[in-house]
Amino acid sequence: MRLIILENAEVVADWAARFVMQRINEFAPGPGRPFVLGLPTGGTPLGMYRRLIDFYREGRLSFRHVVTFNMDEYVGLPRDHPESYHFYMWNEFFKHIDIEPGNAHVLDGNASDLPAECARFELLMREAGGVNLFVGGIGPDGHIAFNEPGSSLVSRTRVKTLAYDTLEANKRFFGNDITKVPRQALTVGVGTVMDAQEVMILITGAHKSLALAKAVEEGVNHMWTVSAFQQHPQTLFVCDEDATLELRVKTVKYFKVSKCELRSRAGNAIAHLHFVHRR
Ligand SMILES: N[C@@H]1[C@@H](O)[C@H](O)[C@@H](COP(=O)(O)O)O[C@@H]1O
Repeated sequence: MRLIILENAEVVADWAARFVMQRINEFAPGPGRPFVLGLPTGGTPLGMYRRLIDFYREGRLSFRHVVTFNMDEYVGLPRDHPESYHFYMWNEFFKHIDIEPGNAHVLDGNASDLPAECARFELLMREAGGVNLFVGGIGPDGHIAFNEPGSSLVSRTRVKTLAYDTLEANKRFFGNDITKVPRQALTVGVGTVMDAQEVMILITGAHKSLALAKAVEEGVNHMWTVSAFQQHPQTLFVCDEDATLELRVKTVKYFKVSKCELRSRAGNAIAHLHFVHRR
């Protein structure tokens, strides 16, 4: 496990986007050999998407042979509802890049048979060859995707009832009216994300600091589902200073990038990663 501590959310967004670009470009995807990318929604990854769009426009990155799978989607929200994750992904990202529409997979929360839709999604991931890099976000209660506290750490894609904390956290997107937040969602399981070759989890803001501490400093615990990724061989937690507020000083010191290394980050983020951060 590696923990990358950066100054603020903007730097996290830029760093995460560079990381995704580097992984795709290193892989050199082509016909019949796609790069498979798992993607999150929420406020946290928005900056990363904007930077990825910049890189595409600058001709440094193409999504032509990238296949994506989104983590989750609300149940029963029309696809064109501004808060559906379909709408979010198309509006904030997909329509701005050269991805083939058929390669951008988002769970259908309006499917007539929701368990069948979840099984289809898992099958598509397997048929695509598995996920190379899953990018994730977390809720303040430490959930990854919609794997609420108490979820099985070997779970697969399925229907989940949302926890009260999640309804509270997400009501801001629904006019601050908790009754408007859908009560259920489709979500990849913890086990689904664990199957990815590499996982990058973005955590910003003081309101996520307890979750980060639980994820990094305490044991694997199904009440903080993101903690499961301690046991993934290639997990990267990328956070800002605010999210470290609940960490012990010695944890922060152990993982922190020095100012000088941070300055050279723009040069070659990933090369530095290998010797600056401890696994
Ligand atoms: N299901 C989503 C998660 O996938 C996301 O990571 C989380 C954090 O959102 P934000 O980045 O807005 O804090 O929100 C929801 O709960």
